[in-house]
Amino acid sequence: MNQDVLIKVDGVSKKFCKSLKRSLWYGVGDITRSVFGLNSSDKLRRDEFWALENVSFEVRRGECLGLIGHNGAGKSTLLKLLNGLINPDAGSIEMKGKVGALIELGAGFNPILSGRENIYNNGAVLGFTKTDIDQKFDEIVAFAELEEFIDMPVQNYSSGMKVRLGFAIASQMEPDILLIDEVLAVGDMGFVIKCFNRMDQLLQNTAVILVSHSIPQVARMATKLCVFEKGKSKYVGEDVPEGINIYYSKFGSRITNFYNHEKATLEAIWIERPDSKMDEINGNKLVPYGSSIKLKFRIKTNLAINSPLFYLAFFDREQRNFAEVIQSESDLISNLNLEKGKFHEFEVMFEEIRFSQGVYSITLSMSGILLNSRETIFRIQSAIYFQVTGEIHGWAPIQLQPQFRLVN
Ligand SMILES: Nc1ncnc2c1ncn2[C@@H]1O[C@H](COP(=O)(O)OP(=O)(O)OP(=O)(O)O)[C@@H](O)[C@H]1O
Repeated sequence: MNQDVLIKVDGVSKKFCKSLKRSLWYGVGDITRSVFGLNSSDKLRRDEFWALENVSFEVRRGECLGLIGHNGAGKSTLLKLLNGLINPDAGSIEMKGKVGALIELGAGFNPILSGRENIYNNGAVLGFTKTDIDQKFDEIVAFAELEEFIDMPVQNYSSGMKVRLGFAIASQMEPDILLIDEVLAVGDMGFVIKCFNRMDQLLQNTAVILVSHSIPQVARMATKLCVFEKGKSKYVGEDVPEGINIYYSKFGSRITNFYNHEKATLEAIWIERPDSKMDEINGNKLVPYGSSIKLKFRIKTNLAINSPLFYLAFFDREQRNFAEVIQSESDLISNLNLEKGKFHEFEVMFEEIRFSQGVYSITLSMSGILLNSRETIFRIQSAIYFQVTGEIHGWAPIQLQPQFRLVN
């Protein structure tokens, strides 16, 4: 194995059985076969399925591999294989150096022992001597911010406290390999930020594998990505935005929600390009990067509405509201009065859409003066979807294009 490659996974498969009774029965058979030096069957028996199938990748020192995929895709199974908690049915795993792992919440802790005792236990499992752990002890407790509770049994810790202790042990022991499962999700934001900063520091000398459903967290850390689907890796590579696109392409749901649609009805909403016709894919209008668009919409007023104002919010696939248009009283379209029972068409011109490749939605709200006071007329969540195409597929939704010049 290359010097810097700390994790090498080659053609790894793992099967599980859906029936407990059969799995015990198969287990007995497999143990008997292994006594006679035979491998377990590489065929699926009744009720068995591949939780992982032929997975291969390498992670070097200084790299962080993000593992993403839907629920049940096989991510935790892979981490358990890497941590030696279970064995693969096929393929090989090579790991070099000390492994720090935070896999299941509370796993690796003895619940009736105190935080202090668990630090010594876990440190010993990682291969550290008592003197090594003595030296690191204060740092671990300080990182976890558990000074007050370090002598309390771990079974009385909250979920967040267990994660704090687990991450502090795994990371402060300066492992060569750090395996982190979704568990960080239960830490509060302050602690999660601290964990990411710590992982940034460790990354120089460590190979990190991070499993998460939080794509912003993965995008923040990962230098390469592995996308799982039903136990198979659909993408392994260093093009993180590309991997994220592949992951998102599995979730096609386009749902529009209407709120307060009685006072005025959105009859139609569409996008036009001022200069050419629009192509479409999967029902999304295609907007080439850098092009200008007109957002048009037609509403029917069911009441007389004066001085309408619109609010537009742009969302990316993560449901991040990354841009908005807030019309204020000073933007009023010449004291417009919309008569009851009529159709009214509006257009909003956007020059040069510089969004990264991907699918975006627009939420549209309208307010207006009814009698004497301004009221929300309607709000339509994800009123329209569109897809930006082009070369640029960064993780951030908006691409800035400043001028660079040499000044000295
Ligand atoms: N010990 C086990 N016995 C039987 N099936 C198992 C066992 N452990 C995991 N599985 C199954 O293996 C598949 C993969 O599970 P795994 O926990 O690896 O998924 P995951 O990608 O981590 O999912 P999630 O995002 O929900 O955490 C699932 O179908 C799960 O039910």
